[in-house]
Amino acid sequence: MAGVLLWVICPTENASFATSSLLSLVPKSCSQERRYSKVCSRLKFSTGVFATASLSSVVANPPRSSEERVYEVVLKQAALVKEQKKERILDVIAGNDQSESMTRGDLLNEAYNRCGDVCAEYAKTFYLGTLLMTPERRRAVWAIYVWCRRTDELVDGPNASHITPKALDRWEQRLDDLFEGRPYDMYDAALSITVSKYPVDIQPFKDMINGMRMDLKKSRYKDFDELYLYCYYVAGTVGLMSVPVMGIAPDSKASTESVYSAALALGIANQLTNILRDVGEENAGWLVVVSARRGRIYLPQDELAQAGLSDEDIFKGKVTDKWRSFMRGQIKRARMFFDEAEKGVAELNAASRWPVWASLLLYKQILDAIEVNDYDNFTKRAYVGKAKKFASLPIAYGRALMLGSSKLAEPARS
Ligand SMILES: CC(C)=CCC/C(C)=C/CC/C(C)=C/CC/C(C)=C/[C@@H]1[C@@H](COP(=O)(O)OP(=O)(O)O)[C@]1(C)CC/C=C(\C)CC/C=C(\C)CCC=C(C)C
Ligand SMILES: [Mn+2]
Repeated sequence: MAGVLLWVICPTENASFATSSLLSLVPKSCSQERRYSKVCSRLKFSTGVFATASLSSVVANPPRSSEERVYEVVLKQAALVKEQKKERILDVIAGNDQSESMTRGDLLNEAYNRCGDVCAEYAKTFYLGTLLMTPERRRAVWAIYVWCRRTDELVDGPNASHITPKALDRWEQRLDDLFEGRPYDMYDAALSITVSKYPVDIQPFKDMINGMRMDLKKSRYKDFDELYLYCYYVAGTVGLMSVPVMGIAPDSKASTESVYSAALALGIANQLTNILRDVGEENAGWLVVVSARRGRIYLPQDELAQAGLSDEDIFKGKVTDKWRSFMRGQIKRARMFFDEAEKGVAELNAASRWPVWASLLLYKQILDAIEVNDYDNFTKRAYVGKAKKFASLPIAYGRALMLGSSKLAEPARS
């Protein structure tokens, strides 16, 4: 299967900057001042330093941070949902809705089934969760999953050392082509149909490729704002791609933008968790495995310095009190993004809630596992054991059932 995939080809002085970078995650419905105070408490937890910037300077002249720039993508995606909803209703009224007959082709079924196979092989639990969705939604999510997995594999797989910016440009050209209805292979064909049926914008896909470009040339992140952008590129984008397919519950009272913000937050939370779990792996120079990502430090340099830690300390991999205290702050911040995400899950279409809860709970427990390992993420891998994984599934199911207004089962539509 891997062969198939590989075939393709704040410290105090920065407080006002970091503060504004967090503003966009606080619901826009909050007043500026309420949003500001929520952000301040987030900053306090995340960096261990209380923001001393004056309220008036931040509110009067906010610099454009990564979070603000990313929020523009959220708004664009959300607007597309409203637009396409209208268009699709018009199509149905006019009797132009041919999508059902178009997806019935044997080749297309085969393409979708292959996406399902890849998904089942690489992400078993998630695959199980998708079985609860309607067949139409399920296969659309599989198609998105496969495209993401192939993209990630370019820079993270065994051939990663051969990947050049040019190869990523070619991958992006293929993306443009499939969005215009010219797929290159079967997996692309499945995604091509998917993006024609659901209000999925190309930007998050392009941004994931941008994340891979960033990964090729960048090995240090100056501050959380830079790291946030990277996390958006490689994981927040997944949330923005998935929600249009998973769907928002018809009786949800939440704004489309807030659901997309929650989805973005889940991607960021997952990626931050991934980073904290893999600190040792990314830097273990003594590992025999030749990793293209070796030597990269996906941690905010300013926060490391503030904790009295250097790159050298990370390469040495010794768990000290300074490291424990630094990790506590990082874990706290990741949990805040999970909390932000949880608010949005109840707004999703009933049948999509379970796989999202399941993945959220499983990923969040990795943070607990780091704590259980006494913050030794250099030599111990934080993982969630089978028993805990299984126990999470009914909990996720219960939450999907209880937290949400519409009922869990959705009538099958294809
Ligand atoms: C239900 C669900 C989880 C749906 C998402 C399905 C989907 C399209 C997944 C694609 C995942 C993927 C292959 C991303 C490529 C980049 C990547 C690998 C990111 C990391 C994932 C973890 O994978 P892994 O542990 O295998 O990492 P390694 O390659 O081994 O390093 C990430 C950490 C990010 C994954 C991000 C998400 C799953 C975002 C989920 C958000 C939603 C589904 C939105 C939910 C909606 C609301 C309202 C909360
Ligand atoms: Mn990866």
